[in-house]
Amino acid sequence: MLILKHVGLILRIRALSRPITVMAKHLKPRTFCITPVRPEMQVSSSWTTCTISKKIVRWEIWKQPPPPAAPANPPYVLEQSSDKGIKMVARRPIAMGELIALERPLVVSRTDVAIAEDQSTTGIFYRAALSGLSPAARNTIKSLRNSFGPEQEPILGTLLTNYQPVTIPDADTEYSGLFPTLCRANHACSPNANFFFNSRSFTGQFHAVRAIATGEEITALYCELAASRQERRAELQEHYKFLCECPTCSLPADLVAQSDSRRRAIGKLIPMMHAGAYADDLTVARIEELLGWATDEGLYALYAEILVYGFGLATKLGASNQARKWSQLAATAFKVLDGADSPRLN
Ligand SMILES: C[S@@+](CC[C@H](N)C(=O)[O-])C[C@H]1O[C@@H](n2cnc3c(N)ncnc32)[C@H](O)[C@@H]1O
Repeated sequence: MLILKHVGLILRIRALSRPITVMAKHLKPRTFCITPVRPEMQVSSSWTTCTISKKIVRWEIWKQPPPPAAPANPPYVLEQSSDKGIKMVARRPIAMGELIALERPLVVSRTDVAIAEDQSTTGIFYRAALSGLSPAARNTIKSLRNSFGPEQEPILGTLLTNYQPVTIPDADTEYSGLFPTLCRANHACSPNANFFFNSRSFTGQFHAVRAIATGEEITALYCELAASRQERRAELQEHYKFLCECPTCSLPADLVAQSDSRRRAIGKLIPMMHAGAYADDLTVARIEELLGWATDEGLYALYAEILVYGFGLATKLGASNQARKWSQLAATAFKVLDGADSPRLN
């Protein structure tokens, strides 16, 4: 769901005549080149449209066998909540690292095509693109939550509310998909499940990042978590139209202040982590401290990223025992987050 933080940028993209690729569950891709409906849009040539369509159709995935079946007796149920619409709830204890749910997307498209401004007004693009799906699939999409109300065209509102990332290795652009069960999980700022898109089986998956008790709500993340409560709430309000009242956001003021300062400290590290850069005064002890805070805050995905970064730092500093320890912990964390098939284990 993180993709949607880019909405502000993407909404400015004009892409009416680009394709949306829609595929049925059995993995037969269908692409649609939509004719522009406004004369000024004809500059977006059908050449671009068809090139992108053909690219998606040529994905190797279409040649691969079907994915492993979803757990026959899923460890969750979908229930109506009093305040957040439908929620996903554990119907038995779920162990850390356990696969909770797995499914193929009903719809896949380029992320920017799906939320392009020009397509939002009439809905012609979306209706045409989805017309290749079975009536059952179309009804499923219609039944999903749309948090945007009349301000958005309904199909677009549904995509914006529910889209999750479809991560294709070495892809030249971002893709998103509609996972009709996984998208029922609500957000929490210390989530107990991780969404992972497995490009080998072409499935979205939830794995438990800690033990989950019977009756506990299963939650995922929709926004940047290494940020203060105010920043997280602002992002969620803008992109998902709700005020987060999750257990972390509902802590007493002094504990929120403590949580905010830990998350901000972790957030400051993120640009360095992404750049693979190390400040001269960064120490192994500081990394240990941040790992402790990530654990206390229930930020398991960030904990794993810090381990990898710490491994790099320890290697650079010649602290080989520390490097080995962090690399082993990172491997364990990636298995928990993504399952044994994690590409990050290589
Ligand atoms: C992807 S849907 C999640 C499933 C949704 N509850 C449903 O009924 O299908 C996202 C929407 O669920 C609601 N939601 C998710 N997490 C929430 C939370 N922590 N607090 C309140 N509403 C939440 C918001 O309306 C949000 O736009």
